[in-house]
Amino acid sequence: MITNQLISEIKKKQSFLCIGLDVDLNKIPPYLLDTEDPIFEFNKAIINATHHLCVAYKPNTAFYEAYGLKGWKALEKTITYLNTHHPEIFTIADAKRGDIGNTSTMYAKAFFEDLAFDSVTVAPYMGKDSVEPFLAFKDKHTIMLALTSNKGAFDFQTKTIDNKEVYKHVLETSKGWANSENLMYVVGATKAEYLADIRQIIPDSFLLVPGVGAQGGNLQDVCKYGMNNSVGLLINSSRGIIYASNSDDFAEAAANKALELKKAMASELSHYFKS
Ligand SMILES: O=C(O)c1cc(=O)[nH]c(=O)n1[C@@H]1O[C@H](COP(=O)(O)O)[C@@H](O)[C@H]1O
Repeated sequence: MITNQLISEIKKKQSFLCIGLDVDLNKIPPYLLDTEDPIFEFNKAIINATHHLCVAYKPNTAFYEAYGLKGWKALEKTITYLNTHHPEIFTIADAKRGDIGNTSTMYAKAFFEDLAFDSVTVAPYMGKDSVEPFLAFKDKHTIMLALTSNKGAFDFQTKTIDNKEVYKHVLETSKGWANSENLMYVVGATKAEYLADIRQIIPDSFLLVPGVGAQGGNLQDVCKYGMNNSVGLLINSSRGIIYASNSDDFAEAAANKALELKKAMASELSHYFKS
């Protein structure tokens, strides 16, 4: 998917919500455990109930890898279901990969070709030659960790080297990499106040912003400091939406939570994009 399609979908739906499909079998309604593929059944019900409210879905691969072959099959069925029934929706494989060049190429093939995701999350630690293989894929996006939502972000990412924080080096340096127009960046919603500085370095890039909901990030602050002329934000919530209920009404409860966030987003859009 090209970025302009994502932007027009955001404008059409008045939403820049990304729903995280982080499926934990201990948290889903117990009756689903009797079905042949509980993870896929759960995802399908959530997608059917929420697809009109969001513009992206982000399965975190950890929640599938943890269940071995069955988990990976459920991930494959989920992305195929999305690509078949909702091709307009942006898909993110949250896998946080990155390795020496030839290995990164194989990771990229796994997520872009075999599973046909629109994007994959990547860690920048191994540098240019570990990320460029992902960027080489046309009309695919590489979402690189910049400033993450967790406490550990302060261990390395905010440390100063040559008078500049490491996460700023990541942003600046990566702008010069081949096909850098295919880059998006992760910035945690819990670090909204850093977004003003971040926008100075990458004014035009899309940002994936996780951490609203269960981690306590604030939507209004993220918009205040992070929104650009093309919106430029995908705000993710996983647990706060998909585990709103673990009874028969789980999909409806998830849709209600997604609707709350979507309404708050529509209100931000009307504030920043007055017609
Ligand atoms: O790359 C991510 O998506 C990510 C980066 C980050 O800095 N913080 C973060 O929470 N995430 C992911 O975003 C999701 C957040 O989930 P909730 O806290 O349940 O909304 C999880 O899949 C995390 O792995």
